[in-house]
Amino acid sequence: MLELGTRAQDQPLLWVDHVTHRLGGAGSTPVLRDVELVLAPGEWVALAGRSGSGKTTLCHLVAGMGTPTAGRILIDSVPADRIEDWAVVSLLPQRLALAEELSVAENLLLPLNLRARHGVGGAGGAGGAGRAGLGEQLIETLGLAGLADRLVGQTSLGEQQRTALGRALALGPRLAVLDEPTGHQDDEHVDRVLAALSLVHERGTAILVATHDERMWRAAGRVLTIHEGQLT
Ligand SMILES: Nc1ncnc2c1ncn2[C@@H]1O[C@H](COP(=O)(O)OP(=O)(O)OP(=O)(O)O)[C@@H](O)[C@H]1O
Repeated sequence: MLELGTRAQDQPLLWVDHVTHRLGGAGSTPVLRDVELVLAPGEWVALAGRSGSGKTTLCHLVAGMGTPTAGRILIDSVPADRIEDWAVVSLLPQRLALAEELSVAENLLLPLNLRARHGVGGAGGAGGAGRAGLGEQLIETLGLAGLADRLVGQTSLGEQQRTALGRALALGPRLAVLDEPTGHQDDEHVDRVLAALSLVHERGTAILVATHDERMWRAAGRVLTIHEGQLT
């Protein structure tokens, strides 16, 4: 069992505490097996591993989409599946889940606009600068300025993926969980994805990124490998 300190400065941002997870019901082979993972605030960690090794499953659980079969996942000491605030933890899913009836900019800025509508401040967040400014910077950095007003369904898959990435980063969250953010990008746009990640990382966002992309591995502070549901 991992021993964690009791002082506030020793508390992890993310603690995946001996998580085992089954997708096929009781008796099925676990997709994750006794996974132990700790991220400090502001850390940037890449998750590598073969197709089917469990990366997406771990990303989904960390982002609160589901409850582990055994073990627990805490973000700032709160169970991940109880957190709904994208300023705390956000997800770029592989299936992008964009709102087709909205433009590129409206999709990317959706977390900001929902927050404003519910009376939660749009300013502040990681790094202290205004979140509204961050959204505009992300549109620019991700190469979406020329498409901002176009319906997202009328853009390419790579552009849609960058839009969904911008949406995950728009609040400068405590933790951004990103599943294959360069999966549909060419070299030039991998640069843009890396620039966007650096932008929020410099403001204090921690990043957990599942990726097959060696450039993404090089940008991370740590690279972990998952093999048949176990971190190695
Ligand atoms: N709904 C499901 N029911 C049962 N098993 C599933 C289900 N979804 C995924 N799996 C299995 O769980 C395992 C882990 O899948 P997961 O999507 O987490 O892998 P991954 O490492 O993200 O793969 P990739 O790199 O291809 O996206 C795989 O063996 C997969 O077949």
